[in-house]
Amino acid sequence: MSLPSESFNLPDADIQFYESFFSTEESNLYFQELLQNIPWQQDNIKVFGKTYPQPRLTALYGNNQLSYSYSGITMEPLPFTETLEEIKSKVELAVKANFTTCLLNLYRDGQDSNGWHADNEKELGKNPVIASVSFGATRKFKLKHRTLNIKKDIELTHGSLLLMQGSTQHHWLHSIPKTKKQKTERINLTFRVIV
Ligand SMILES: O=C(O)CCC(=O)C(=O)O
Ligand SMILES: [Fe+2]
Repeated sequence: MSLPSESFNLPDADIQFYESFFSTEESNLYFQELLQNIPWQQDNIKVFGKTYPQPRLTALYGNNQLSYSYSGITMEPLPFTETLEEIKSKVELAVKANFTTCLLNLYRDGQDSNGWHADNEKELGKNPVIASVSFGATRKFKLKHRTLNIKKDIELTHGSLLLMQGSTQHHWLHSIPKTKKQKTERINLTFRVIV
Protein backbone atom coordinates (compact mmCIF):
# COMPACT_ATOMS: atom_id res chain seq x y z
CA MET A 1 0.00 0.00 0.00
CA SER A 2 1.76 3.10 -1.23
CA LEU A 3 0.81 6.36 0.41
CA PRO A 4 2.14 9.35 -1.49
CA SER A 5 -1.00 11.45 -1.40
CA GLU A 6 -2.03 14.78 -2.76
CA SER A 7 -4.06 17.17 -0.55
CA PHE A 8 -5.53 19.86 -2.72
CA ASN A 9 -5.50 23.15 -0.93
CA LEU A 10 -9.18 23.88 -1.35
CA PRO A 11 -11.14 26.13 1.05
CA ASP A 12 -13.82 24.47 3.22
CA ALA A 13 -12.66 21.03 2.08
CA ASP A 14 -10.66 18.10 3.41
CA ILE A 15 -9.78 16.01 0.36
CA GLN A 16 -6.91 13.62 -0.22
CA PHE A 17 -6.00 11.65 -3.31
CA TYR A 18 -3.82 8.52 -3.53
CA GLU A 19 -3.20 7.92 -7.21
CA SER A 20 -1.88 4.34 -7.09
CA PHE A 21 -3.41 3.08 -3.90
CA PHE A 22 -3.79 -0.38 -5.44
CA SER A 23 -1.20 -1.79 -7.85
CA THR A 24 -2.17 -2.29 -11.50
CA GLU A 25 -2.19 -6.09 -11.13
CA GLU A 26 -4.37 -5.96 -8.01
CA SER A 27 -6.69 -3.42 -9.65
CA ASN A 28 -7.07 -5.56 -12.78
CA LEU A 29 -8.19 -8.51 -10.67
CA TYR A 30 -10.63 -6.46 -8.59
CA PHE A 31 -12.06 -4.81 -11.69
CA GLN A 32 -12.81 -8.14 -13.46
CA GLU A 33 -14.13 -9.78 -10.32
CA LEU A 34 -16.52 -6.91 -9.50
CA LEU A 35 -17.63 -6.44 -13.11
CA GLN A 36 -18.64 -10.10 -13.34
CA ASN A 37 -19.98 -10.86 -9.88
CA ILE A 38 -21.80 -7.79 -8.58
CA PRO A 39 -25.58 -7.92 -9.30
CA TRP A 40 -25.52 -4.55 -11.08
CA GLN A 41 -28.91 -2.92 -11.49
CA GLN A 42 -30.34 0.22 -13.04
CA ASP A 43 -32.79 2.01 -10.73
CA ASN A 44 -35.21 4.78 -11.54
CA ILE A 45 -34.50 8.12 -9.88
CA LYS A 46 -36.84 11.05 -9.29
CA VAL A 47 -35.66 14.52 -10.25
CA PHE A 48 -38.14 17.39 -9.78
CA GLY A 49 -41.01 14.91 -9.69
CA LYS A 50 -40.08 13.14 -12.93
CA THR A 51 -38.79 9.58 -13.13
CA TYR A 52 -35.70 8.66 -15.15
CA PRO A 53 -33.51 5.56 -15.36
CA GLN A 54 -30.29 6.34 -13.48
CA PRO A 55 -27.44 6.91 -16.00
CA ARG A 56 -25.28 4.15 -14.49
CA LEU A 57 -25.71 0.83 -12.67
CA THR A 58 -25.41 0.50 -8.89
CA ALA A 59 -25.32 -1.94 -5.96
CA LEU A 60 -25.26 -1.50 -2.17
CA TYR A 61 -23.38 -3.60 0.39
CA GLY A 62 -23.27 -3.22 4.16
CA ASN A 63 -22.40 -4.88 7.45
CA ASN A 64 -25.66 -3.67 9.02
CA GLN A 65 -29.25 -3.68 7.79
CA LEU A 66 -29.51 0.09 7.35
CA SER A 67 -30.79 1.26 3.99
CA TYR A 68 -29.51 4.24 2.02
CA SER A 69 -31.87 6.70 0.35
CA TYR A 70 -31.09 9.34 -2.27
CA SER A 71 -32.85 10.85 -5.30
CA GLY A 72 -36.08 9.07 -4.39
CA ILE A 73 -34.45 5.61 -4.28
CA THR A 74 -34.07 3.45 -1.17
CA MET A 75 -31.40 0.75 -1.45
CA GLU A 76 -31.19 -2.23 0.89
CA PRO A 77 -27.67 -3.55 1.52
CA LEU A 78 -26.42 -7.02 0.60
CA PRO A 79 -23.84 -8.60 2.96
CA PHE A 80 -20.23 -7.78 2.00
CA THR A 81 -18.50 -10.26 -0.30
CA GLU A 82 -14.98 -11.50 0.44
CA THR A 83 -13.55 -9.23 -2.26
CA LEU A 84 -15.34 -6.17 -0.94
CA GLU A 85 -14.24 -7.00 2.65
CA GLU A 86 -10.65 -7.21 1.41
CA ILE A 87 -10.80 -3.85 -0.36
CA LYS A 88 -12.59 -2.29 2.62
CA SER A 89 -9.90 -3.51 5.07
CA LYS A 90 -7.08 -2.06 2.97
CA VAL A 91 -8.85 1.29 2.72
CA GLU A 92 -9.72 1.36 6.42
CA LEU A 93 -6.13 0.72 7.42
CA ALA A 94 -4.91 3.64 5.34
CA VAL A 95 -7.57 6.21 6.17
CA LYS A 96 -8.08 5.22 9.82
CA ALA A 97 -11.86 4.94 9.63
CA ASN A 98 -14.32 2.04 9.79
CA PHE A 99 -17.01 1.85 7.18
CA THR A 100 -20.39 0.14 7.40
CA THR A 101 -21.52 0.48 3.82
CA CYS A 102 -20.33 0.55 0.22
CA LEU A 103 -22.24 2.05 -2.69
CA LEU A 104 -20.92 0.74 -6.01
CA ASN A 105 -21.33 2.49 -9.34
CA LEU A 106 -20.74 0.97 -12.77
CA TYR A 107 -20.29 3.50 -15.59
CA ARG A 108 -20.74 1.28 -18.66
CA ASP A 109 -19.06 3.82 -20.97
CA GLY A 110 -18.59 7.58 -21.33
CA GLN A 111 -22.34 8.10 -21.73
CA ASP A 112 -22.95 6.98 -18.13
CA SER A 113 -22.57 9.78 -15.58
CA ASN A 114 -23.32 11.12 -12.11
CA GLY A 115 -24.96 14.56 -11.82
CA TRP A 116 -23.94 17.38 -9.46
CA HIS A 117 -24.64 16.43 -5.84
CA ALA A 118 -23.18 16.28 -2.34
CA ASP A 119 -23.11 13.12 -0.26
CA ASN A 120 -25.10 14.79 2.50
CA GLU A 121 -27.94 12.37 3.20
CA LYS A 122 -28.91 12.43 6.85
CA GLU A 123 -27.96 8.77 7.44
CA LEU A 124 -24.30 9.70 6.74
CA GLY A 125 -24.17 11.96 9.82
CA LYS A 126 -22.94 15.55 10.11
CA ASN A 127 -19.47 15.36 8.53
CA PRO A 128 -19.43 12.29 6.30
CA VAL A 129 -16.20 10.38 5.66
CA ILE A 130 -16.31 9.05 2.11
CA ALA A 131 -13.55 6.86 0.67
CA SER A 132 -13.90 6.43 -3.07
CA VAL A 133 -12.02 3.71 -4.96
CA SER A 134 -11.87 3.55 -8.76
CA PHE A 135 -11.12 0.66 -11.14
CA GLY A 136 -11.19 0.55 -14.92
CA ALA A 137 -11.49 3.52 -17.27
CA THR A 138 -10.21 6.87 -16.00
CA ARG A 139 -13.00 9.41 -15.54
CA LYS A 140 -12.94 13.08 -14.59
CA PHE A 141 -14.28 13.89 -11.10
CA LYS A 142 -15.44 17.50 -11.00
CA LEU A 143 -15.71 19.51 -7.80
CA LYS A 144 -17.27 22.94 -7.45
CA HIS A 145 -17.74 25.14 -4.40
CA ARG A 146 -21.41 25.91 -3.67
CA THR A 147 -20.93 29.67 -3.24
CA LEU A 148 -17.37 30.61 -4.21
CA ASN A 149 -16.33 30.49 -7.85
CA ILE A 150 -13.80 27.68 -7.35
CA LYS A 151 -13.58 24.44 -9.29
CA LYS A 152 -11.24 21.46 -9.27
CA ASP A 153 -11.02 18.48 -11.61
CA ILE A 154 -9.37 15.22 -10.54
CA GLU A 155 -8.68 12.32 -12.93
CA LEU A 156 -9.80 9.20 -11.06
CA THR A 157 -7.41 6.56 -12.35
CA HIS A 158 -7.41 2.73 -12.11
CA GLY A 159 -6.56 1.80 -8.51
CA SER A 160 -6.90 5.31 -7.07
CA LEU A 161 -8.40 6.32 -3.73
CA LEU A 162 -10.08 9.65 -3.06
CA LEU A 163 -10.94 10.59 0.50
CA MET A 164 -13.44 13.34 1.32
CA GLN A 165 -14.17 14.28 4.91
CA GLY A 166 -14.70 17.11 7.40
CA SER A 167 -16.96 19.86 6.08
CA THR A 168 -16.38 19.00 2.39
CA GLN A 169 -19.98 17.88 1.70
CA HIS A 170 -21.40 21.09 3.24
CA HIS A 171 -19.55 23.39 0.85
CA TRP A 172 -18.79 21.42 -2.31
CA LEU A 173 -20.69 19.54 -5.01
CA HIS A 174 -19.19 16.80 -7.17
CA SER A 175 -20.06 15.07 -10.43
CA ILE A 176 -18.83 12.65 -13.09
CA PRO A 177 -19.71 14.22 -16.46
CA LYS A 178 -20.37 12.32 -19.66
CA THR A 179 -17.44 12.06 -22.04
CA LYS A 180 -17.02 10.92 -25.63
CA LYS A 181 -13.45 9.86 -24.84
CA GLN A 182 -14.25 6.72 -22.84
CA LYS A 183 -15.79 3.65 -24.44
CA THR A 184 -15.09 1.17 -21.63
CA GLU A 185 -16.34 0.53 -18.12
CA ARG A 186 -15.37 2.17 -14.87
CA ILE A 187 -16.26 0.82 -11.43
CA ASN A 188 -16.40 3.12 -8.41
CA LEU A 189 -16.78 2.03 -4.79
CA THR A 190 -17.71 4.64 -2.21
CA PHE A 191 -17.24 3.44 1.35
CA ARG A 192 -19.45 5.26 3.83
CA VAL A 193 -20.54 5.15 7.46
CA ILE A 194 -24.30 4.75 7.91
CA VAL A 195 -25.58 4.89 11.48
O1 LIG B 1 -18.07 7.69 -9.47
C1 LIG B 1 -17.57 8.49 -8.68
O2 LIG B 1 -16.36 8.69 -8.61
C2 LIG B 1 -18.46 9.30 -7.78
C3 LIG B 1 -19.60 8.53 -7.18
C4 LIG B 1 -20.41 9.41 -6.29
O3 LIG B 1 -20.25 10.59 -6.21
C5 LIG B 1 -21.46 8.79 -5.46
O4 LIG B 1 -21.77 7.60 -5.64
O5 LIG B 1 -21.99 9.49 -4.60
FE1 LIG C 1 -21.15 11.37 -4.42
